Amino acid sequence: MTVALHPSIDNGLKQGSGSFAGGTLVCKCKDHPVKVGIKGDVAHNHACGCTKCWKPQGATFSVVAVVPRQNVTVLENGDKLEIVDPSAVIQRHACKACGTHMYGRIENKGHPFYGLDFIHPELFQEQGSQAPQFAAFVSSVIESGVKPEQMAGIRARLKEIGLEPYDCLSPALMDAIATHVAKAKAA
Ligand SMILES: N[C@@H](CCC(=O)N[C@@H](CSCO)C(=O)NCC(=O)O)C(=O)O
Ligand SMILES: [Zn+2]
Ligand SMILES: [Zn+2]
Repeated sequence: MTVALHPSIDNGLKQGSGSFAGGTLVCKCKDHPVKVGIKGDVAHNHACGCTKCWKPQGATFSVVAVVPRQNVTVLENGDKLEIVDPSAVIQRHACKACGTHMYGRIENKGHPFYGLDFIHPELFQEQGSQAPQFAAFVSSVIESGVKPEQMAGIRARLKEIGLEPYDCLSPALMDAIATHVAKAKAA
């Protein structure tokens, strides 16, 4: 049996259109769903194995991407949003009724990713946003209950669908973080 990673990638990656103009993220509530508007396409879309990113029921990984914070607007039922953990670096604004994370915001102006919000592209009503590019924090799934002996199968399945597994972020993002830190030290 193949390992279940996340429903939006278990049957293979769906490539983005390359010209996604943005859309609306909708939570799982049947009544009065929270709607969040996103301008433009997402970037650095990835499967994330960390314990903090929101996953749909039964999924081992989340699928999460970034957008500029000025491209994110709460459109409807924002009164249902609450911050899951105000002490976290990424403050995830979730629907109080269904638990879906609608956007994660970094408020620390010194953070390398300040200015970017984290969103889950599977919540778009529209098709065509960027496909996942890699898998991050893969070893962290053990913290959510995956057995260490399952990891070889999980990494093999990620590679099979085209997602290179990393135990932190991708080299490009780790380089961006290190560059930010080096510049901050030099300043
Ligand atoms: N082993 C930990 C790792 C959690 C972690 O550091 N997650 C990253 C990536 S989340 C999106 O890629 C992070 O930046 N977290 C900051 C935050 O969540 O506030 C675990 O699994 O919990
Ligand atoms: Zn909801
Ligand atoms: Zn994560």
